[in-house]
Amino acid sequence: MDEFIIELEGLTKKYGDFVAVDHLDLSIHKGEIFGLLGPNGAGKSTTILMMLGLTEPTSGNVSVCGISSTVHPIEVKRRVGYLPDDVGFYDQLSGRENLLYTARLNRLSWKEAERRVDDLLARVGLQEASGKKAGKYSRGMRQRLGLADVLVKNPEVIILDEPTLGIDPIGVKEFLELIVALSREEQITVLLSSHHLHQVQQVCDRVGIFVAGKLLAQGNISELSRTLFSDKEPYVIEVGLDFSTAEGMNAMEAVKSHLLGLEGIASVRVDKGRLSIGSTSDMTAEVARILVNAGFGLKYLNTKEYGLDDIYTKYFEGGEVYGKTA
Ligand SMILES: Nc1ncnc2c1ncn2[C@@H]1O[C@H](COP(=O)(O)OP(=O)(O)OP(=O)(O)O)[C@@H](O)[C@H]1O
Repeated sequence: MDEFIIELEGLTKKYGDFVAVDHLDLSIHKGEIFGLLGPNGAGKSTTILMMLGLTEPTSGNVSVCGISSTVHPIEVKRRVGYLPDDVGFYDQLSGRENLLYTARLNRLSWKEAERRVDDLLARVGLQEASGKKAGKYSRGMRQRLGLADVLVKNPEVIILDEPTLGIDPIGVKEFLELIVALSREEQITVLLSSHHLHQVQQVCDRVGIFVAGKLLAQGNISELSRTLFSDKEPYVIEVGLDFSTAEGMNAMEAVKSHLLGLEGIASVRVDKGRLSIGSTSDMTAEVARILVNAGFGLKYLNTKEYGLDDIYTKYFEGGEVYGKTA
């Protein structure tokens, strides 16, 4: 995955004095699934519009498949499929007829169009529903039809804007599996803009976090969590114990002092039946041994790993917005 397929350099978009996208530098590899994350108004859609050549940057460069989106927007659109959060179809036409219409618009011959459309209907699992009117499709089916519609022109890049909004959990799972398969089997580069952190975490190779037009961080989840949490306590061990008796409380105080005396243990918090231990290295086995030797029965013991929601919270909800750019 060394080849870059999307490259943004100093990309900036202003609306009057308002800076919607502020000097964005970003490179996305071929075949990568990249997540665009950020609160409403962070500049994700404006960035997508500039990639697609649908709005001109105020300054900076954007190229997709080695082609400038600003200078050759039509060439870029030929190679990029864009799936908005709600695709418009002709509701009176069947799913298959809708796709055939798109295929013909993309100048495929009837024979080619029929072959491609039938392949795609099978690929997205809509073979059986292909004759049904699109207006009768469920939300999940419409999104799968939308994905097939985007794939008709055989794009190198697909951009998906909140593609799983309003789909039930099984539909979401199927949709995400489909995206991963497209990326892995056909080397299609996928850009996924979403607020669903767990979904993004499940499928994206890397993510970029947008805040107020700036890209504040980018990387894979473990890189981001290492960077963001290394100054604190990268490992948090949570243990469920029963120490409600006075004897148990005393034993807990002794264990707490013991733990705090160990190198690598940064904090020990005791809260009702829960012990939370922050450490700079993985001390799970050592902590378990000490507690068992002190006579405690363990109800559970988890070593917490920071996920995308922790990263997101750190950037936005906790109000700790870093001043530096990625
Ligand atoms: N045509 C426009 N004229 C003026 N301001 C605009 C225009 N389009 C977008 N903006 C502003 O630019 C900022 C970025 O908007 P953008 O739609 O790119 O954000 P977003 O991250 O995609 O948000 P969302 O998650 O809500 O889609 C917002 O403050 C928005 O109000």
